[in-house]
Amino acid sequence: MEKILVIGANHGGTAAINTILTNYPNKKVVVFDKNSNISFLGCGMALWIGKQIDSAEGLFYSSKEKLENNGAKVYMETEVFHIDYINKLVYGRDKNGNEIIEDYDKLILSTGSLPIELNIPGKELENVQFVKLYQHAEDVIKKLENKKIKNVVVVGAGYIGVELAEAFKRCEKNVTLVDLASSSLTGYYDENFRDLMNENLKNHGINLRFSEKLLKLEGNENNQVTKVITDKNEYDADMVILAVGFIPNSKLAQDHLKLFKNNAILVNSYQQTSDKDVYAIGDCGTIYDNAIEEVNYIALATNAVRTGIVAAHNACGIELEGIGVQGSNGISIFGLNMVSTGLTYERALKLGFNAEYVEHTDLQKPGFIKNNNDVTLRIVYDKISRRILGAQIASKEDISMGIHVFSLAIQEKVTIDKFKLLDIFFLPHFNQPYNYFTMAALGAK
Ligand SMILES: Cc1cc2nc3c(=O)[nH]c(=O)nc-3n(C[C@H](O)[C@H](O)[C@H](O)COP(=O)(O)OP(=O)(O)OC[C@H]3O[C@@H](n4cnc5c(N)ncnc54)[C@H](O)[C@@H]3O)c2cc1C
Ligand SMILES: NC(=O)c1ccc[n+]([C@@H]2O[C@H](COP(=O)([O-])OP(=O)(O)OC[C@H]3O[C@@H](n4cnc5c(N)ncnc54)[C@H](O)[C@@H]3O)[C@@H](O)[C@H]2O)c1
Repeated sequence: MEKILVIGANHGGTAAINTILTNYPNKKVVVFDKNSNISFLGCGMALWIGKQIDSAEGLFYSSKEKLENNGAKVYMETEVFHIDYINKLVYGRDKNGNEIIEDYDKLILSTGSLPIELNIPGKELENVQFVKLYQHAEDVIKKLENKKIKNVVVVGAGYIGVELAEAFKRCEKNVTLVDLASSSLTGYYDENFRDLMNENLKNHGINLRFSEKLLKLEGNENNQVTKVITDKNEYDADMVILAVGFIPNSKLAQDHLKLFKNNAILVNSYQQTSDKDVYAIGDCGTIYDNAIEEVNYIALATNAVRTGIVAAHNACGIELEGIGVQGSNGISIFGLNMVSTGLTYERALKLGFNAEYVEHTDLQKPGFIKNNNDVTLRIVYDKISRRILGAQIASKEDISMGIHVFSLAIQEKVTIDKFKLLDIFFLPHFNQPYNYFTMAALGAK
């Protein structure tokens, strides 16, 4: 029986394992994970910390037991420390120090990512937290019970930082959000959209400190953090969250597999690495980005799931080519919903596209409908090829599904001119006859 070994059983790994177990009963599946849990939805972490949900119970959708009931052999709390790619052997060590060796016919690496560690004095102080794992969130929640924790400084105003800033505010903490960049969410939105989010955060009492470089953290005699020092200011801090991005966890691939510029494992559209019997999925690998028409690194659970499915079929001998991604993403903070896909205008210009954008703001539904809010849509396109490169939408309405049409448009290289006359239904309960999709696109010269 052919044996497929999976290292890492979070979102990518779980998708690959389930795909194999469901579709290929003739394959043996062996799994290693160094953690004690599987499939933790990090996206629920802020909801849990901010008490918008009561417990973490619903934040898992799989477990060792579920995978084993479906036929996998699962080693939990067992870290793989070496792979002999030549002899196809994987070496793990369990929590009791026992060495476990398993061979494989095909190997799927799903070792994910690690939070970036800033090399600054004070980073080892107590109450300086990373937020990636279930255990991290549990630790933060336990510490927040201590009423002495009043001032929380969040470093990094990307997706994790902004979501956690909201969560700490909901716990009635004084929250300062610091970023090296001049705004929150610089990786995802253009300036006027970022301004909407910054205004929203400010209006909810979050102290925004942008264009500041973190220099060091100071502590008291008990080694607990007390201050955050930047190149411009200093802030009282009883807890500091470091959320300045992820790096791929590709240590096991070094010295054997080809890596991308940020050390992600390079894969082709079948998730195959430079070793034909080894696949890499999710945050530890690269992904093809249809917006730039090049390989890229985009750490998202959605990509982990999709690449897991693709790798599983290919590892089992049924060819399935991935179709690439647009990096579609979304955030919802104090009722402000923002979604984006593909390139922002700023990034498109930086990459050398002949970029232009059209923008339209209008009520979601006709004026006679109550409970109705403005929606702002920006579509970014290339003036020469006319290809749609990206889109951003912001509103207090739930506009989340709207971004998917732009994701498909980028994937299928739809031009802005073709998009102008896209068939969009109208019903006053949902939208307007002069839809903002159409109105924005018609503005393209
Ligand atoms: C707070 C937070 C919120 C997020 N919100 C969203 C969101 O809303 N939407 C979204 O799309 N994405 C979100 N993400 C990103 C998303 O969680 C990641 O992209 C996703 O977890 C990647 O899945 P993965 O399986 O590739 O890697 P990981 O989740 O990093 O899992 C890797 C697994 O490999 C195991 N492992 C690593 N090394 C070894 C080893 N040597 N031996 C054995 N096991 C090993 C680890 O224990 C882990 O279980 C969020 C992330 C965080 C932290
Ligand atoms: N809603 C979602 O889809 C969601 C939610 C959370 C996380 N995620 C994903 O998880 C990954 C990690 O999220 P993240 O928030 O850590 O990364 P991110 O890339 O979203 O944000 C990192 C932020 O840190 C800032 N930064 C970098 N170095 C800094 C420094 N030295 N000092 C101060 N600020 C600095 C950057 O300017 C950026 O704003 C991302 O890929 C993200 O898309 C997605």
